[in-house]
Amino acid sequence: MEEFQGPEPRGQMMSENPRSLELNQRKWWISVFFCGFLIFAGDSLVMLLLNFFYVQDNRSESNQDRQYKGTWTQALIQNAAFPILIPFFFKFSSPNPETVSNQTNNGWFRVLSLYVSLGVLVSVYSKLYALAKLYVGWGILVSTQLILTSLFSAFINRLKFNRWIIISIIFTLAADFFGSPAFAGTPDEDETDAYDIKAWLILIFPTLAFSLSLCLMQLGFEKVLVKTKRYGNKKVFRMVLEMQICVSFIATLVCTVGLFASGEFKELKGDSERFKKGKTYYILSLVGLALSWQVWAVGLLGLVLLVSGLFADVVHMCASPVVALLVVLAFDFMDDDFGWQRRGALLGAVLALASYFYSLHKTKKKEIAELNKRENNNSEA
Ligand SMILES: Nc1nc2[nH]cnc2c(=O)[nH]1
Repeated sequence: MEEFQGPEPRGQMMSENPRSLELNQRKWWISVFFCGFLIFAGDSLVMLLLNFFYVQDNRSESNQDRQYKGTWTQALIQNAAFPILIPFFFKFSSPNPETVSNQTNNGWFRVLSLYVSLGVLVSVYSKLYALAKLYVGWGILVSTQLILTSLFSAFINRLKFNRWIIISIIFTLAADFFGSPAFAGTPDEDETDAYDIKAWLILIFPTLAFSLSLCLMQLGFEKVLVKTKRYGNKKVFRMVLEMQICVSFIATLVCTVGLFASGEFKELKGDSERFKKGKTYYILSLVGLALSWQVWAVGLLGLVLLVSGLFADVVHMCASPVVALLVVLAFDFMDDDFGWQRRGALLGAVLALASYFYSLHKTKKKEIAELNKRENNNSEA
């Protein structure tokens, strides 16, 4: 299978001719659209299956005590299906062995530290995300996530903001605020006590950890995986699969320890028996969820590699109004419709994506123009 390449490092771009740069850019655009599609598909499947799961589990009718349970299981499910990616990892072409430098011990240590720290961070946000979604205030806080990702991108990744990216962020915030999908796991408003400090921490930490992990993943691709030259000095799709497999492996270990240490594993039998449609559907819905999370994660990491952590977050958040529409069509929740607010949110998401894509289009056009200018200068000299 063919490798795809991210934007060329500057030095490399200069050695290219305009025709091959155009061809590379075409491949790059196709990859960006493909990863965006994976995020939209993953987000939709996850939300539909989560709603199915919580409806079957009778959460909305349960007492406050059971309301917040089962979150280690959900965190584990978010990460555990990574082995399905292993065959794809081996199918993607390895770069030309001549271009792969010998790994120094130091290189291996840096890669290992990167994966372990990201794995721990991912397990933290998976666990807290599962918990935070069961609180009423999560929908409001999810917009904070994009602001944090923008800040981290500016400081950690030195991302340069232009007016199109800023417009895109504003539209995305609006789209997410007004277009978030209904979720069967959220308790009724009157059941929730006033928030104490613990509740706020549970709501704020997953947004922090998620935003930070996106920016660190981008840094990891650029400063560790490319710089250690394990795949030459190119960005290739294999890196996405390698990072996803290794990070999920660590996150799975942490979540499994959490599941057993917290004693939550003892509840699994009761959960499966309480499931309205029976044990088989309980298992199938968890398997479906686990696979959908991997689809989502590969799309997300793909966009981090190809563009940036910020762009990946924008696409992920722009999926919300579409997911809300699918939930309205698939479920019969009271008071859940696709009213004017959500239609506006859908329009906001389209404008947000259009604005970011326009910014990317301008960058790519500039690259070609620069190369043409250089070629003209060379031929005149
Ligand atoms: N914190 C956090 N965790 C996630 N896991 C999947 N999506 C999200 C998200 O938007 N935020």
